[in-house]
Amino acid sequence: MADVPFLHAVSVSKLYPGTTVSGVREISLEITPGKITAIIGESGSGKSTLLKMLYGLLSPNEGTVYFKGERIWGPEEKLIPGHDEMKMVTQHTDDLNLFARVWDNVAAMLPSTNVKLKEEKTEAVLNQLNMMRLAYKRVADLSGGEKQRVAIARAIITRPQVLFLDEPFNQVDTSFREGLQHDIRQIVRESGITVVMVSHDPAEVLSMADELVVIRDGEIVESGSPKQLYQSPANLYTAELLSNCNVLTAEEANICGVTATKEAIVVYPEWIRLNAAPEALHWTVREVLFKGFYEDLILERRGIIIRVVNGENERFKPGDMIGIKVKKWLEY
Ligand SMILES: Nc1ncnc2c1ncn2[C@@H]1O[C@H](COP(=O)(O)OP(=O)(O)OP(=O)(O)O)[C@@H](O)[C@H]1O
Repeated sequence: MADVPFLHAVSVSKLYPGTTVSGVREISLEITPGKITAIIGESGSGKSTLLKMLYGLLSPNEGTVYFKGERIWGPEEKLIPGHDEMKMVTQHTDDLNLFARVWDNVAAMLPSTNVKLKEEKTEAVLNQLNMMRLAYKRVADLSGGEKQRVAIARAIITRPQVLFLDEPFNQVDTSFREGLQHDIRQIVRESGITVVMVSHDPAEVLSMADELVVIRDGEIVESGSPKQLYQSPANLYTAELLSNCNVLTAEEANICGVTATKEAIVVYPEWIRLNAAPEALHWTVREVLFKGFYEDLILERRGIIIRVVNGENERFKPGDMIGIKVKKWLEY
């Protein structure tokens, strides 16, 4: 007998009542166990709709979701939708008891039949998420990022097989984000849990995910590893989602020294080298965006604007003249 897929959507569609456009159209998708899969797409593309159908929070109009061969029932078919082996964390931490301690919020997810085991498991999960020092604080006194850690601890303490994350780091400031992302990757490595996440943030999905699924207007446009999709996206849409790239017409490409054979080219800022040769100084620095160890330069020539990364010691100021050499590009 062929292997039963782990988590599997078969041609699922969702048309919201009162609308003519679908949230999601005939999506078929297989989630790889033990990996982090990120669903990415522009706002309104159907990411959350797809995630909620996989989790069983929304019933598809057409199609079916299976978890290890078992059908996932949505709220229209089942009083408590979803599956015991799945948990979801969103950016809202509404189900936390603000006036109880972190420890109690997390321990409350386990039955009290074996108190010793309950204590051991609570301590283990708080350690795993680097939260023991917060264990006896009230949730109300925590930062947004710390509350999000409590929500994740509650979700994973029962050792679900799948964790769904819907924009979980939205409310978390940048400094906390990286730590939390690292801890989730570590948990995936150690426990083998499968994570399916939705995110807006290219840096986040590129560094966290093992697999990316790109959706547009409710349909999958492509999928693959972050490296593969970043380096050679099949679609202009994917390139624009993953990078702050320069999109140029063939005519504009020509002015940048590139002979294009198709209608448009994409050049990532880091694919452009600066050239200080006196005969090459055709571009005017319009803006300098300080990024610490590098700077983003916004350059202009004959009405064309391009973004370039400058990682050299020599820094620029608006009005300076510079040359460029495009090292790599993609054509669409
Ligand atoms: N409850 C609803 N009723 C009607 N239309 C809805 C409902 N929920 C979502 N939609 C519509 O379905 C489409 C997909 O929405 P969805 O929330 O899945 O997109 P998304 O990619 O997650 O967007 P965002 O990144 O902005 O959260 C959008 O056009 C949205 O307006």
